[in-house]
Amino acid sequence: MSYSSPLPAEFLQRLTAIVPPSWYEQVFATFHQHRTCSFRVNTLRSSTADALAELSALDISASPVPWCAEAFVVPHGQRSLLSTSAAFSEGRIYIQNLSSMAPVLLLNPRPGEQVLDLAAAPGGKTLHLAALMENRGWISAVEAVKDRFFRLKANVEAFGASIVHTYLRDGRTVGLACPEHFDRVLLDAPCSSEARFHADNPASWQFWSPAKIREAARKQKPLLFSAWQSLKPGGTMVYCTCSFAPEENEAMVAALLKKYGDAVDILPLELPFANTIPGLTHWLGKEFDPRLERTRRILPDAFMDSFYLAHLRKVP
Ligand SMILES: C[S@@+](CC[C@H](N)C(=O)[O-])C[C@H]1O[C@@H](n2cnc3c(N)ncnc32)[C@H](O)[C@@H]1O
Repeated sequence: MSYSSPLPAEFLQRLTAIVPPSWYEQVFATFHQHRTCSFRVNTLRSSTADALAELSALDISASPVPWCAEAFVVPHGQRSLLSTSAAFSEGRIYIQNLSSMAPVLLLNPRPGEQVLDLAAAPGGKTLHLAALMENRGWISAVEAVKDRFFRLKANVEAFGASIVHTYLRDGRTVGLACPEHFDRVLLDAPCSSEARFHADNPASWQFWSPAKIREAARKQKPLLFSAWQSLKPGGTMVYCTCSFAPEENEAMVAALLKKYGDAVDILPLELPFANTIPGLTHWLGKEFDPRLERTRRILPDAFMDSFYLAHLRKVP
């Protein structure tokens, strides 16, 4: 395989220190290939059988995903058929990468709970939370950027997620406003979006730089602390990003451990697919707490984007 690529050389260099050598070639290749397209049936609007029958009538051939009953994969070439379907425009399916389903499944909210989604737009994970909760309980979905907030609001209405209450506000203020209030908290943090880089789409990577990573980390830390403050003792939280950068991932969880000490329990992650590696315990000469190894990175493959996941519990 040729290692020439239009992606920033410094990004690829960093990647060699994050991804084990045995995985590197596969990970590198994914930036230059097209992934399959995946979707989730919105069980608030349709049964899985009805949605599949509707798509089959459009000659869309959806294959099941073994670890998520509502998730299906279609070949890359059928993406536009899916995105122009009535099933999508009328809220019966949501097009979403499989990796984006993992944090919500991990958080595993139950009907009746109080849930916070602290960085919510456009709402893919909020809608999934509401479906798992069967529209029973309460979800606060917070978004700070106005046009993204209105997209979130429109999606919540279109997909029938009636337990979702949307708030246009800075997530950094929520911890103080609602201390120890939520049973479960999701923070899908704004990030450098390295997992979205694709060789065919220079806009995805052309503004990348180590300074952007530092800028993302500066936003993430107060959001993470706010999310933590808003979590009830005994409650659980998922912190995730679609960046490979340890500065946005392990270093953030390490900062939480440093501030809140033994109140933070990092739960071991068991994911139902093989393309994952443990969190790093050192990066660029810095050592992290060995418990960071319990967090995980999903490595990209033909089906999944990369994602970093940390599952945390507030010790009562
Ligand atoms: C990774 S995206 C969330 C994607 C979303 N969870 C989904 O699955 O559709 C991060 C979001 O955080 C928002 N954001 C950035 N800073 C924020 C802040 N201080 N408070 C709340 N939201 C913020 C961004 O505008 C962006 O919409």
